[in-house]
Amino acid sequence: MIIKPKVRGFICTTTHPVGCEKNVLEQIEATRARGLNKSAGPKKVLVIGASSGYGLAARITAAFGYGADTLGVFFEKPGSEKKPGTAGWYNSAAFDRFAKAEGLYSKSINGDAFSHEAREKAIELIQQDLGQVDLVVYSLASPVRKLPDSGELKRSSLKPIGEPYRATAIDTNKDTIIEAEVEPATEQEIEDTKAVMGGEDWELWIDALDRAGVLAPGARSVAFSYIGTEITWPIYWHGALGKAKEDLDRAAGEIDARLKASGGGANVAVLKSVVTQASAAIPVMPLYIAMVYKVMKEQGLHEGTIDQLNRLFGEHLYSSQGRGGSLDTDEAGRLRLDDWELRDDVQQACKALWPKVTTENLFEITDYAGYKHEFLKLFGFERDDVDYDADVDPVAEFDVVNL
Ligand SMILES: NC(=O)c1ccc[n+]([C@@H]2O[C@H](COP(=O)([O-])OP(=O)(O)OC[C@H]3O[C@@H](n4cnc5c(N)ncnc54)[C@H](O)[C@@H]3O)[C@@H](O)[C@H]2O)c1
Repeated sequence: MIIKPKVRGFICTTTHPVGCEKNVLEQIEATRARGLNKSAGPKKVLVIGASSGYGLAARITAAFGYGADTLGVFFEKPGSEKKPGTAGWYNSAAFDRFAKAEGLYSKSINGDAFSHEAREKAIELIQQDLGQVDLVVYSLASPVRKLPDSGELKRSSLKPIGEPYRATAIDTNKDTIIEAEVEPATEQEIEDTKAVMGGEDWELWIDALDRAGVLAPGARSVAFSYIGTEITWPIYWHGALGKAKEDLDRAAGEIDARLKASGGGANVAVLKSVVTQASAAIPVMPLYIAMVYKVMKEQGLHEGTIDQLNRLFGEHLYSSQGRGGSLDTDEAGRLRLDDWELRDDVQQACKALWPKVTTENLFEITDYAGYKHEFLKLFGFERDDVDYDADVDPVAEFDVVNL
C-alpha cells in the first residue's frame, strides 16, 4: 500500500507505519543521548495511555533511559490490508520490537483503559510476568469515558466557563486566521468533563493495583496536567478541562497519601504544551503552540515530548534528591516542567505577537510551519528519511492483548 496524508479537521485519517517507527527510534536515540543514570530509575513500569504523546515518551524514557520492563495500555486500531491503523498502533509495534531487541520485557493491552476489564488484565499480566510494578504513569487523553459500573457514556467539553470565549485562532484546514467563538459549558458539561479527564479513573487504577498487591513497596505514580497562562486560561485552566485537571490534583493528594504508607508517593506533573493529537483538538492551542514554539526555539528553550519526559524522570522523579523522597514541587505538590514555557520573557513575547498575527504573516511571525510539520509527523508523515512513494505493509503484529 502507498500511503499519503489525509487531513480531516484536527485529525489525519491515514498513518505511515515506517514514519511512526522512525519517530519512535528518534525518541529512543534522544533518550540514549541524554545519558540518564540507569542505576537510579524505575524497574517495572505500567503506562496507561502508552501509545502516543507524553505516555509514549514516558514508556520510552523508562525502557531506554533506565532499562525498565514496561506494560503499556492504550486504545488503538490495528492496520489491515485495506486501511492503515492508528499512529499509536504503529508506535507501539515499533516500541515493542526495539524494546525486545534490547532484551527488555514489553507487553501491551489494547482496549478501553476506563474499563474494569483493562485493570483486571493488567493485574493478571503483572502478576504473571512482572510480580509488581514500581511506577504507574497515567497519561490518558480522551473525549469520552464509559463509566465502568453503569456503562454510561460521558463526554468532555473543550469549553470556557461562565461566558463565551472569543479569540484569534487558526483554521488549520485553510491555514487562515479566524475569530473563534466557543460557548460556555453547562454545569452538566463541566461535571461530565471532570468524569472523563478528572482523577477518578486514576484512583480506580491505583486502588485495583494496590488491592491486588501488584504495587511494589515505594511505588510511585504520576499523572499529567497543563496549566498555561492567561493567554489560554479561558479555554483551558479556567474552562471545563481545568476543572477536570483540578480534580486530578485532588486525586493526586489521595493517591499520594495511600502510596506514602509504603514509602512511595504520587504527583501531578505539569507539562508544557506540545503538538499531540490531544492538543490539536483544543481551540486556540494550535495558534498558541505556533507562537510559543517560535519564541522558545529562538531562545534555545524548545523541548518536545521526549525532552520533557527525560527531564521529568532524570531531574525530578529519579534525581538523587527525588529518590531521597524530597521532590521539588509547587505549593500544590505538583512537579513543574512548564517552568521554561511560563517564563515571563516567553509569555510576554507571545502576548506581543498575538494581536499582530494575520493570515498573511502567520508563517512568518509564528512557527506555524513547525506546528504543521509536527502535526503530520505525529502520523508518520513528512520525515526526510522515509520514501513515501514506496509500498508499505499496513499490517503490524506485536506482543499485544486485544480486549
Ligand atoms: N499535549 C499537550 O500539550 C499536553 C500538555 C500538558 C499535559 N498534557 C496531558 O498529557 C496527557 C496525555 O496527553 P497527550 O497530549 O500525550 O495525548 P495523546 O492523544 O498523544 O495520547 C493519549 C493516549 O491515551 C490513550 N487513550 C485514549 N483513550 C483511551 C482509552 N479509553 N483507553 C485506553 N487508552 C486510551 C491513547 O491510546 C494514547 O495512548 C493528558 O493528560 C494531557 O492533558 C498534554
